[in-house]
Amino acid sequence: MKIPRLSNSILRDQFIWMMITGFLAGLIFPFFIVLLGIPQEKVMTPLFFGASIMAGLAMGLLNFGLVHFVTRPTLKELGEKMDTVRKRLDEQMTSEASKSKKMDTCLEAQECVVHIRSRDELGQVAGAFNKLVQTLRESLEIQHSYQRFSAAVNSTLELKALGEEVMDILRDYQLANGMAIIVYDNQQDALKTVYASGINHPEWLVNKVQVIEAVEKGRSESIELPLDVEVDAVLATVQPRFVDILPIEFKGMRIGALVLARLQPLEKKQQIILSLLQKGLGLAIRNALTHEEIQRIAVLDGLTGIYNRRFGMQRLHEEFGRAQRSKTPLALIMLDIDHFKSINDTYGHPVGDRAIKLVVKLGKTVLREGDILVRYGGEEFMIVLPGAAIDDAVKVAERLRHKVTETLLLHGDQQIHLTVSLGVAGYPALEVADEDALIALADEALYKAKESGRNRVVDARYLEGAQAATS
Ligand SMILES: Nc1nc2c(ncn2[C@@H]2O[C@H](COP(=O)(O)OP(=O)(O)OP(=O)(O)O)[C@@H](O)[C@H]2O)c(=O)[nH]1
Repeated sequence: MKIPRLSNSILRDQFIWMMITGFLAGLIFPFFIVLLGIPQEKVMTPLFFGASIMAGLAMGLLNFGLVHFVTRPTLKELGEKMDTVRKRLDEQMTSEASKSKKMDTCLEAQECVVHIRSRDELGQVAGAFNKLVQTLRESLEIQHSYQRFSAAVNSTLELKALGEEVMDILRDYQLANGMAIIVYDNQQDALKTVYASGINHPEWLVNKVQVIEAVEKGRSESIELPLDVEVDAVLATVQPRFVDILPIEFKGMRIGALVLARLQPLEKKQQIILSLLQKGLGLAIRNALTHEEIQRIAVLDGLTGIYNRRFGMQRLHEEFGRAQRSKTPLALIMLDIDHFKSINDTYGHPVGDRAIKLVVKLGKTVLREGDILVRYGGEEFMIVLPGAAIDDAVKVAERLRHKVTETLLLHGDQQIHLTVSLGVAGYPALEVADEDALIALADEALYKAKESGRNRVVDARYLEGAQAATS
């Protein structure tokens, strides 16, 4: 039934209709009384009519009072809460709020929840509103977590920084108390833990069957009450209740696994967040690994894996500056394999390459930590020895020369004898102005070593005119 509208307010209409029905009820009430057999002269009097109409109006007023004091507050509260939710959502949409670590939507607090006062339709509306707000909050949380994750992923290309950002998010959303990122290392042809936080002995993870299967077969695994994983809690080491091993894929290619240790189970919303992070992590890790590889390639020589000339020169420049500032010595050795062309010509280029690698391998055995071995040219090497006096560098050069002489390069059943010539220079024994002058002197000494018969070390201090060159 459609009741005609009298004003633009439903409650006001209700009031008017209640008063009209009250009035009409009061008006027809005396006629009913007559029908029931009460004498007309007692009922059909202005006084009785007046009293009856007043009673009808009072009834209308009472009914409206009930609507006003019971129904109206619930509707009013609902309206206000809706408005609060809308305002909070608006605030949340601003870029600053979406960047913040924690989402502040009030959507769970009393501020946005309607009290359920009845089991009728109004109660149902209030309950549905609360559930709607809850769903809204959860979907916002998911969206917010993903925004944070995307921002974190885009902010860095370093694996460690990426791991820290991801761990932060996992902790904030209570997705994990500890985490490890394991990737397949092409260089080593093995799994490698590239980031770990909160898990004790993460290096063991690469040997776990479940981790290997996650990487090799893309199989996820959730282990309840694992016996062999420990989480590093704030004050103590605890056993996590759950460990998830999730494969990380990029464009359908399995590139690693994510290991998460947790003390409590995940809710549905957390599972959604986790699966979104898992999907996004593939690209992020791939980018970080590519970045690492590019950096490695940019500084390393492809054949030997030691520093290339460009990076070696940069390092020498830094070390020379440091030596000058701190007035500490710095030595430089230039090394060249003798008659290398004839090794190439006699045995072929691949054997020449092996000879270069062998010299590098022997070079590493005589150097200390902090010494810098550089492939300077084809079969020429530069060794920077920060903190070493020229006498010490000469000893190192001699030791290396001996090692090379004593070591045979095997090619089938042939034994190839290698020798090297070395030139040594040092600062401040030689008062050079910059590292280029130091290289020039070490190079000159090397030339002298070649000229005077090869397989020897020449100290640049004893070069003819060396003083002149340094003054
Ligand atoms: N196999 C191989 N050979 C290289 C590489 N880089 C440079 N060479 C070769 O190294 C040789 C260098 O020869 P030279 O500069 O004439 O010197 P050498 O034969 O060692 O003679 P001395 O230095 O005077 O004892 C050249 O034949 C280059 O082609 C490399 O990466 N691998």
